[in-house]
Amino acid sequence: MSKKTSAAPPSKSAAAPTSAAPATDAASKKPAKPAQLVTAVEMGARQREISVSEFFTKNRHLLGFDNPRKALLTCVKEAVDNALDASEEAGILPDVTVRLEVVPTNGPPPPASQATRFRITVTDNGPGIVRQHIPRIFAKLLYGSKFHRLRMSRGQQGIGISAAGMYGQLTTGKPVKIISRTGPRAAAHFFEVQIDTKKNEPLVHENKQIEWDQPQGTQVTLEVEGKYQKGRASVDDWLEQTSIANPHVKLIYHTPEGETKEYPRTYHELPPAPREIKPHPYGIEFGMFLKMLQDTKSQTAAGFLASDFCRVSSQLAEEICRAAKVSPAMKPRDIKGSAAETLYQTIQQTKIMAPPTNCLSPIGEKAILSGLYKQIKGEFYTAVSRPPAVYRGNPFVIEAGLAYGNRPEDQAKSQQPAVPKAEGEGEDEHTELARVIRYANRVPLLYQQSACATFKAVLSTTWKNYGVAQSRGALPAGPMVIFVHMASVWVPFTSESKEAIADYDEIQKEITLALRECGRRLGLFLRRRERAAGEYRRRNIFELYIEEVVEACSRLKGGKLPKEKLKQQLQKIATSRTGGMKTDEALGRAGGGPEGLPHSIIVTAEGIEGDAAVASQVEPETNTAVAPEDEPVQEEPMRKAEKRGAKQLQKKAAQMALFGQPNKRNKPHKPDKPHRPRGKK
Ligand SMILES: Nc1ncnc2c1ncn2[C@@H]1O[C@H](COP(=O)(O)OP(=O)(O)OP(=O)(O)O)[C@@H](O)[C@H]1O
Repeated sequence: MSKKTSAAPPSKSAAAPTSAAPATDAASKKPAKPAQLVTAVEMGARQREISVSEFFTKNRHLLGFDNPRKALLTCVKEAVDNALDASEEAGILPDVTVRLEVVPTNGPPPPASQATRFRITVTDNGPGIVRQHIPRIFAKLLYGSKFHRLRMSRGQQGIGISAAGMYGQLTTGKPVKIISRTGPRAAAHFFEVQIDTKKNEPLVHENKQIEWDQPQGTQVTLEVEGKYQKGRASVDDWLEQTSIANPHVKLIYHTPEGETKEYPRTYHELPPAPREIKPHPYGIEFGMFLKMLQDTKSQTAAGFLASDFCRVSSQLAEEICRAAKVSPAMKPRDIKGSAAETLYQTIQQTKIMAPPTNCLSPIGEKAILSGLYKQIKGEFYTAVSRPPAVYRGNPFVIEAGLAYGNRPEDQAKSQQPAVPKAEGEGEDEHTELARVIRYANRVPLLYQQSACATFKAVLSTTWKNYGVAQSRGALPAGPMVIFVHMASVWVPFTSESKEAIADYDEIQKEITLALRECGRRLGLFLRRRERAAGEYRRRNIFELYIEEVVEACSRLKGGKLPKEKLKQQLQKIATSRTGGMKTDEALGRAGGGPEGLPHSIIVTAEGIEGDAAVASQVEPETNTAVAPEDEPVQEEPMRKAEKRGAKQLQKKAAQMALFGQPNKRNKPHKPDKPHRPRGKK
């Protein structure tokens, strides 16, 4: 039996008495009142059921509503995630509009940065929602279509949008407004719903047919208390990161400051639709196994194993039953106690194939490159998609990307004469640390960075090996963005608010391997560029003196020397002595791709240089023009360098198509500007 205690923390003067003397009030020296004791009966009378809505009303921080800034982001995130999930599932390339508006509380609307109340409207072109389900989807916690299946999707639990609606109701008293239309021939329905938190059931305030200019889709409007502040972990940041990992999405964002930001679609294919799988026997805990034995529709133990799990054939199921000394024909419901335990243990000890991976839809290297290039300024980009792996029976794929450096236009700016700075000003420029952007099932994770397996893997990678400075236990230093994505049927989040990925060994290992590969490519790029820059400087010095040398030689020969020819020969020597074409290539002056750096792009002042593998996946039409390597080429013999130049241009054209940029270099060659042959050392 517990004693009722005061809510105030005990002060030093009220410390527990050390002697056996009765407790006294420290100030008045009077004996303290004995605490009220409660009997089991009284306690029993207080027992009652807690509805899930009541629980989360009190514990809204568990769902990401701990402060007004984060709450605003969580509401936007839940609505956008649903819009993307629904559109993709219906095979529709998503067009999503997010509108944030300041709602005046009394008087004229305050500036967005000082406002405390916002209206969030998210509109999609998805399949819409059947009328009967609308109230429960938006006003009943734990109601959704994704929880009971094993398939990769952004949402999992069936709690997100109703929790956002509940937060709005709690902070502003306003209902959630929904417009939904399932097709051009169907009517659009408008609903206003609130949640009855005691019962966790919807209360419908409005339900009518309306005219809606959109042929299909859903629009959700929430009014919530929030705080709009730009910068890291803001709504703006989240939407920007969403567009990096989802280049197939067209996103329009109307900020509360009246600005419109457009994130166009740069990738015109939907990600391959993930398949639903059955649970893998290794990923099932014993309690769950017992429940499955009771719930199965199979009539026999062997049938149950073969039909309720993936990767268990009928033959294997019979073998498992025999090894566990359970009759294959036994009714699953009759398998209880020690028999069930032995069966479970036998399954865990049996060698079973890893789960299938068609339930996953990784972003893919070309789409990561496209997303990074679209949103992040850099000179070098690379992406790695690891082969599928398994943790606790759940298949997953890790993908990593890296953008490094400043865009050439920014480099030009940085070469301008520096404005004198005050003491201490701009000192941190050299200590700029890499930025890590993390994703789970294509959703950016903005909070709890240091608790996340992705972040830990970035810290534990030795970036010094790749030519990037790094202090002990810190992020690598430099103008660098590191992208990590985990795609899985079940992402092991560290908390219900889905902000950090748990640190399983298998996951950690895969992230590390992906990061190392990105680092290795970056190291190659940096070393090659540094070497080439040195050579290029040397070449410039030689070239400075060529005119002088030619004039001097001509004078010595009494003006009889063919000056132009000598100039060309000296030029040739200067080029060959300073790395030849390799120098031009490394500095992006040759129109070629980043050789030896698969799935990478190098950006130069003249445009982007891409890798063949990336280009070939993006624009098959362009590639059909390139003869397969083993096919005999029916063309006039070309010089090696010219052939190479032509191939590089084709690669580049394809790469340009990916990013929708005009290819300045993709012009016919002028006859007076032949390709320089590769120089000899
Ligand atoms: N814009 C939409 N278009 C179509 N269906 C939607 C839309 N928004 C929500 N839904 C449906 O409503 C269900 C509940 O959504 P909710 O956000 O509450 O949970 P969830 O997305 O399943 O999981 P999580 O709680 O992890 O976000 C979804 O499973 C989906 O079927």
